[in-house]
Amino acid sequence: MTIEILEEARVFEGRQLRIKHVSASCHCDMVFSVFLPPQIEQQAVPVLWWLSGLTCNDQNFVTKAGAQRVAAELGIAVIAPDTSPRGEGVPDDSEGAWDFGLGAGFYVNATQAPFDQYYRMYEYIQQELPALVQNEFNLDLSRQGIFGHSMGGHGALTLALNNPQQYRSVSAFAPICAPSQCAWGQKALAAYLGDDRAAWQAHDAVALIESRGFDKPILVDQGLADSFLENQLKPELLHAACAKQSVSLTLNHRAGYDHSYYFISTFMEEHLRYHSAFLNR
Ligand SMILES: N[C@@H](CCC(=O)N[C@@H](CSC=O)C(=O)NCC(=O)O)C(=O)O
Repeated sequence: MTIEILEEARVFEGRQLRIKHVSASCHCDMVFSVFLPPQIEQQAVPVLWWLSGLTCNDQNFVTKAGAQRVAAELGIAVIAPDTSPRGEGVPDDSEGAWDFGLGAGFYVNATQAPFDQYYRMYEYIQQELPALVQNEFNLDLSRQGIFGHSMGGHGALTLALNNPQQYRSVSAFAPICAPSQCAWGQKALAAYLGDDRAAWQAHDAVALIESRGFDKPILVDQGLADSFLENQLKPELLHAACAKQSVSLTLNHRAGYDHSYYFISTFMEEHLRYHSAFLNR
């Protein structure tokens, strides 16, 4: 595995890197960003994965979330992957819509043509990238956490629910809680996984909690002025599923906050400190 460092900047005594590599999972070049805290010069540091939302690439988080100062203090590496495969030959939404295709991989392994060749974001995040970064940097992969926003909140929840042995901690900002029950999710899961809804269940946080429960706590922040709240995100379904299965959910309703990175950056420090309690013990 070879990597190409596209950009590097010093920030809060750590390093912010942007890296390109050939992805075996997605069959194309992929770009991700990684913040390495200063502590990495002395010891292996834990990893916190950030999964971004629709229309994003790795840069939205890096430039808008304001995570580096606190991640540097806590000694946590934060990795922000892209949200889909990209490049020549990678199929997109047939009408160029922003809620599907490029920038909208939904963190699944597509089984349906023409997407199945490239759209393998689940395998990419869960297997390929951890192996790649472990090879390159002084990281302790026995201490991984995962968080994300919107489509990436859905990705963080479903990856954690499906791999409780891999991720010690999970949180989300305004996640799509039940993709089987909202338009964004129904469009994406049908096109990537097919019309048989049984195949969607493994990628629906509410369905997973209802069928299996979860033995770790979940932190969610949700803005009450979020224009996607009622039609797409549906945190009340997550709340009900967690209550039914006695899963510990902290669901913070934030009055006045919308769906943007202004909201995310406001509560980023709280989420980083939350993850640190699990990753630094
Ligand atoms: N382009 C759209 C808005 C798309 C949008 O709000 N994307 C969110 C994630 S939505 C769920 O996954 C986002 O994070 N955008 C990037 C950013 O930097 O804000 C429109 O025009 O309405």
